[in-house]
Amino acid sequence: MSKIDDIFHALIKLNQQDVPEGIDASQISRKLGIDRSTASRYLNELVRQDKVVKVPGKPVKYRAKPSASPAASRFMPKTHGVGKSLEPILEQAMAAFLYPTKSLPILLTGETGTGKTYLAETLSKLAKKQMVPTRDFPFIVFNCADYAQNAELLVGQIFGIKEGAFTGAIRDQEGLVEQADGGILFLDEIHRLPPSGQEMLFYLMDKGVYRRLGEAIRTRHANVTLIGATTEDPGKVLLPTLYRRFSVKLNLPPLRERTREERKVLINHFLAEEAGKMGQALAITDNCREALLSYPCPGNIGQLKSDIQIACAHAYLRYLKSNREKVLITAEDLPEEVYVYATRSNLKQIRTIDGSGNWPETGQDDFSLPNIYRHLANQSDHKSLQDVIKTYIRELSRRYHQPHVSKQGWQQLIDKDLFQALTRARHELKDVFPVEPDINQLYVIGLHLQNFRNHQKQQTNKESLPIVIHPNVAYRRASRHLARYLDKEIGLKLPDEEVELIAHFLPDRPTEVYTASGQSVAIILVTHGDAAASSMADVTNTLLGNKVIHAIDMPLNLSASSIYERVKEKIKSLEQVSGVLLLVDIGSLITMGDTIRHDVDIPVKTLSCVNLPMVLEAGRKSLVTDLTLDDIYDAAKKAMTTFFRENEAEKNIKKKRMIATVCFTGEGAAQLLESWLKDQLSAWDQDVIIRTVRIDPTTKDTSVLNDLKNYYDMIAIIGTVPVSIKGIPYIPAWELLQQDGISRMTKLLEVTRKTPVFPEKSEVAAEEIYSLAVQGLGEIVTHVNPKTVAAILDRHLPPIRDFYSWDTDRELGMWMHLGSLMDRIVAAQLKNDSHKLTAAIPLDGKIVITDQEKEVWKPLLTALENTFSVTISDSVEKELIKLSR
Ligand SMILES: Nc1ncnc2c1ncn2[C@@H]1O[C@H](COP(=O)(O)OP(=O)(O)OP(=O)(O)O)[C@@H](O)[C@H]1O
Repeated sequence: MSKIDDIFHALIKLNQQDVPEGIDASQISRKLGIDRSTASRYLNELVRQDKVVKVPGKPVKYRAKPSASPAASRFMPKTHGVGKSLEPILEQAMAAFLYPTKSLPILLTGETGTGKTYLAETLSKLAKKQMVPTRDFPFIVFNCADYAQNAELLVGQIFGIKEGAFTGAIRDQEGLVEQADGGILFLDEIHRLPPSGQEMLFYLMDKGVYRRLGEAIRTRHANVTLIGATTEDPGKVLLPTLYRRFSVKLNLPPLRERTREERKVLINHFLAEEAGKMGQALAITDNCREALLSYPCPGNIGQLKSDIQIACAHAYLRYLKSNREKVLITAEDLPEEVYVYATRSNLKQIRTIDGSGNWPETGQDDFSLPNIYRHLANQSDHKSLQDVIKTYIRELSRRYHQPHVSKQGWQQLIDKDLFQALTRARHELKDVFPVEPDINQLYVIGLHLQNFRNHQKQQTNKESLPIVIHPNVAYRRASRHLARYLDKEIGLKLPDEEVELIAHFLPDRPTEVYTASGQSVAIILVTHGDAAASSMADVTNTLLGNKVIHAIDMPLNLSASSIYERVKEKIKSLEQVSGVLLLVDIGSLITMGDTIRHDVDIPVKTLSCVNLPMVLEAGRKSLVTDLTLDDIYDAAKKAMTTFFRENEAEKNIKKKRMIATVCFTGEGAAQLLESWLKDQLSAWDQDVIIRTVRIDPTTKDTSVLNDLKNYYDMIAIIGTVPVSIKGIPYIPAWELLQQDGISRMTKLLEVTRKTPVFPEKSEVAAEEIYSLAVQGLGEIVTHVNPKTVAAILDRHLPPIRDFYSWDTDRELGMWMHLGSLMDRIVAAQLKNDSHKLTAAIPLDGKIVITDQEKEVWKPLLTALENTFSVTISDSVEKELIKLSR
């Protein structure tokens, strides 16, 4: 072996044993007994050969490139759907898998639909086949976005849940890490993991250990190769520690950056795949092929694939109704975004796809728009003519109703002058139409007139349209008015047969084409938890004064199939519904709607990430009888996005409070402090999260703390390693455990409280207040007898409650506040420190107390002062009054 090979192999070995961050030249020289400058020269030569990467820093370090590992290329597939440009990526990823002793974690980045999941799947298949054909090699896929609404449930899904870890966790649950042991765990949208989950993942990658959610002591082991994927910039959305731990980072290019040749390979691949499914020869016109090659396709390969699937499905349906020998994809089959590109092209060829995805030419005609002219020319009797027209109109309307076609989309299809003239005609000709037309119907007419214009431009030998007379003279008259108007406004001259045809576009009832009249849309809410859906439905139904929302609760232990059955039965039990809108909390339930639709034979649409504004809007809109399922779906979706936008501004206020405890290990002092602090938190501060953080003794790296600061409202850092984070007080552990430290902490907690947090959210009955307060105060006070305080409050608080019109929740809150206040006053008095006890909340001086208020409070304050022999200062009194309003 040559010296350079020796160095290369030594580097690979050292990289594995040591940290994958890299090895410097001196370490290599010591290992091989050569001088440092020789080692450095060879290392640089390896960098030049692209086998080794340089890690900048002092000293410069070197790392063997995973793809340089000779083992990797052996396993590469020869031909593959991924296309040439993906082969190097696949090769690097395989090399990471085959990294000696332990596979390296991989991070895949790229826009949506670029094939991240596909690459991970391909890798797992290759790995399974080539590396470990004999043993079980699990491949577990999970999309973190599905549970992004519920951080606890999300982390719980991945690491498992211990019974009682949170409300609803009624039994131990195995996590995906456990299932993926010995194989691959693919986490899509990994950036949706909260910082706590990211930290847990880091430990798993680093040490191979983890805990189920809620487990304090037990440590579990798993050997999992992690593949993470994200559409975001990972440096910005992942904790730096986790981000750095991914030794291999691969970016998948968007479709627009791929070559035309690569795109062609993909199109062929998908067409051949569909042809295989149909078991039929599949043909495509050249203008469609061109459109597929050139339309923007922002959803990348995923969208390209589904657009091709849609086109094939349409073409197949037509094939079933016709006597053709093969399925032919024409422009009318394409989804709208692609369709626009097909109609721009003048190509006329049709190619047939064979099983290998080739496109030999066949040379037939093109039908880029539904060819009403040819179809009508071929019909002889009146009945067939009517049928063709009906089908044609239905076909144009169907296109309009594709959910992704917006007004802008139609504007692109219809010439601007025509579009605008039709929009105006709706008002200006209002009185001449038998029924005032819906704007959508006019767009459909516009589409036909566009077809007419194109037909005139394109055809040299024009087919003439037979005259098909509408039976109702009022419709024919209206059509003539419209034709005259279009001639006057934009100079569009329509022959008589066109004018007669347009009369057929004016339906008897304006909504006939679009809605199934007389029926209503049902809204069904399906969310996790024992009562989350019911309570949201109750609120909405009460507010709307109507039972418009049906709720289905999903306890966490319910299987997917039972949920499915419940939803299906619910829909079946509803009478007179024309459509169902399913509102669900997690994205993975979306597909349920698609399956149910087939079973119940009613249109079903699904919206995920449900929130109350969305439910309210859906309920409100469903009361308006002539709105369609699509209308209600759009309105509810809009309500959700508006809600999120508004919330964005409030985000800072809503961040949860957090205290970080730090020490060198993250496990010693920091953990002790964590449990001590947890015990100290009063009922008012149960929302505060306490987190232990390890601070590296040498680097004193505070990046984890800085990251946590972005997610939480960090109110203090406490610990044994002094760290300084701008704007956040550091309290040394020794100080905290003194009385001064405790008061400092108490103060910090008080001033950072945003809204009083009540220990119990559910509404309290008036007769329960006394016992709840005695019990609650018993937990937190040490210097006063809770029963004594409660007796005084029971006697003197009701007039104050009535004066401010508190509800029972608010009243209980004040009982608790007054109880703990008395406790602190007595404690301060005992220490002769009472002068220090002033108001905890900022009093702006402008607060004006009326005589009436003073009078209302007087009996209570006097009774408290007399019973406990203390003085309640003016500022505390002011604070109480301010809090009461
Ligand atoms: N190179 C490819 N060859 C064949 N099919 C592919 C290829 N890349 C992606 N696909 C297909 O395209 C679709 C979308 O790909 P995939 O789900 O992997 O994208 P993604 O990047 O994970 O998207 P997202 O970020 O939205 O999860 C899938 O159906 C996949 O099978």
